[in-house]
Amino acid sequence: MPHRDLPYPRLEIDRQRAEFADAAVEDRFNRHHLPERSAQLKVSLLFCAAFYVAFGATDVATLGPGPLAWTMIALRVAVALVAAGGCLAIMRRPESVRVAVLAACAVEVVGMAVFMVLCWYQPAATAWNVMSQALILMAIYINIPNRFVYAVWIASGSSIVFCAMLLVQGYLKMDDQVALVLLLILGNALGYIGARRFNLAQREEFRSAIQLQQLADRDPLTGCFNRRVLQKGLLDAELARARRYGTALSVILCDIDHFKRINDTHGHAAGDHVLNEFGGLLLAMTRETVDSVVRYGGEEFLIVLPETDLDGAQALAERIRHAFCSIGCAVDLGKFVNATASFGIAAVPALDPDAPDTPAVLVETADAQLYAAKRGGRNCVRGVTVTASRMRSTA
Ligand SMILES: Nc1nc2c(ncn2[C@@H]2O[C@H](COP(=O)(O)OP(=O)(O)OP(=O)(O)O)[C@@H](O)[C@H]2O)c(=O)[nH]1
Repeated sequence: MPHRDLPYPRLEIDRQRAEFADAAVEDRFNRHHLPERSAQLKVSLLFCAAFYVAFGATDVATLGPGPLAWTMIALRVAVALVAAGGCLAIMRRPESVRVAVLAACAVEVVGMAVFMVLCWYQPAATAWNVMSQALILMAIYINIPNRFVYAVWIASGSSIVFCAMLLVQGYLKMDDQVALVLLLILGNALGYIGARRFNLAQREEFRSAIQLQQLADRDPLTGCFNRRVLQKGLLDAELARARRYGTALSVILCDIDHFKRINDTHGHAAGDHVLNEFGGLLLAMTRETVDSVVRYGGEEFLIVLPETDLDGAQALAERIRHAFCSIGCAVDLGKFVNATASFGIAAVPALDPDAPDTPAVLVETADAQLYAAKRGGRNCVRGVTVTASRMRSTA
């Protein structure tokens, strides 16, 4: 029976892009790190902007006070304004990963474009500008948080433009040109290696944390959630959502019939196989990202069904009941056990002003219905709608 279980393949890391292969997981990773990254980005942008403007003093020193020097300083101020705008956008939309990435890219691209203009008009300062370009590469790769692929494109692209510009200007001797190219290749290679290692390490750490959390939340025998997720507030959150948006919510408590007899007759290992089959069936027959299946006790499972009313829950419980009693659970090579299960449902109808405010009422009601199903001969479904003011038995 296929288990809807730990989605390890989705946690694959694309080592070339230094990102999670699955866009949804990458998005989750980015959201997790967004507050810390945005704070770092704002400081980096303001720091870079301040230095960018401060270096305007060298324009005046190289070009002398005149219209060209003031134009250069105006361009530097424009870069600082883009950085300030980026910070403002991040402060206005702190929840947006896109805005943070856009702000980083905008400052890097505009900063590099202006840098090329500054270098073009100050060939006398070429040696200093080569050093500046190497330092700017480090800022792009390491200090300004951005998507790794964007950092690579902007850093390597600007290096190529910078080399081409100096070659076109023709102020450098051949050996200086070779040294320049080698220096920028080295700067890019070191930045690339450092940034890639950092991005991969961060994602590997995130992946380990998710896997540990999944292991802590799952029952190893069946792959279903364990009771920890209920203690962490799964049902409280679903009930609060149902009350807030006026949607229906149902829970099904189900229990394998005469399970002790299966254990006693075929052995504990066979009992484990039957449990495993039943858990797998519940996971396979419920909606992957919407419903939750919890191993509630030994052979008892709780299914939480958001946006599902009593009719929907009953139809699902009937389908599961029928499927389970129809399949033989393989307990050994060529040996099958036929088992059945009983189901108790508690449902909160949509738009119910009297919806209960504690999940305990839901579980207790489903338990009472399960008890009724057991007393009614087992292998059957019982259910009621639950409101604070009324309980309507439908079975
Ligand atoms: N193999 C196995 N058995 C378990 C596990 N957890 C609980 N059990 C057994 O499940 C049995 C449950 O028995 P009961 O509570 O009497 O219920 P039942 O025999 O299913 O009877 P009804 O529920 O009334 O139909 C006990 O014998 C437990 O030891 C488990 O993880 N593996």
